[in-house]
Amino acid sequence: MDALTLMRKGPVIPVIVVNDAAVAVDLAHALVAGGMTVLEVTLRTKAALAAMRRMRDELPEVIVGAGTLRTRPQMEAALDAGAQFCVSPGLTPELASAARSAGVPFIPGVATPSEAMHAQDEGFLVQKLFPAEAVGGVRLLQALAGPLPDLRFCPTGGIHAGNAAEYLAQPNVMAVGGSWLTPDDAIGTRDWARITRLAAEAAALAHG
Ligand SMILES: O=C(O)C(=O)C[C@H](O)[C@H](O)COP(=O)(O)O
Repeated sequence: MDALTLMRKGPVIPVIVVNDAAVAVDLAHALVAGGMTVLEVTLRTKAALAAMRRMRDELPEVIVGAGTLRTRPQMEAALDAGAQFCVSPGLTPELASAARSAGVPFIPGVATPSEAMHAQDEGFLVQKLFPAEAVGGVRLLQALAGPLPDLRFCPTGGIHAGNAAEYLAQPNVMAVGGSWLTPDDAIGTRDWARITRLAAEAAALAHG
């Protein structure tokens, strides 16, 4: 599977911060019930690797990847835990080289034309625009389309139910990602119905 295929399967990608691996499977089921098929677990917490492993074991129908990767050891740990794709807020030479031997899609983060061109030189034509809203959002994506027509983006950072559709309508946007689908307080109170509702609302935007 390549990055484009991944994003066609999951045009909205929940970006998940999980503090307790014990909730991972219920959380994933709640997202899947709302129509999500691709999930990103950020490596920001100690529970992330175990959470990913549990999701892989219990939900074989879902594609689970690792986010917030900053180093080669993190990528290796994510792959060991079963990550089927990897996402980073940026791109370093170390990550580019690790990604080339990873055997799964890698989506580097970019925020400027030079970063996008550098990532393209490294072989990554599908990129994460991050932090999307802060660096120019839809207008930046529209401005990049002319000079960088080969690139496709997954904007994240500041995306929510109110602006996701406008992003998804851009021809160079393949998917959007964000944490709005999995609010901390909903995970804390195990309000899976709320998470399913948020996911269903997002899935409808993607298909609308
Ligand atoms: O963890 C990563 O891989 C990142 O680089 C950043 C996340 O995609 C964004 O932090 C999500 O942004 P929000 O939806 O605004 O919370």
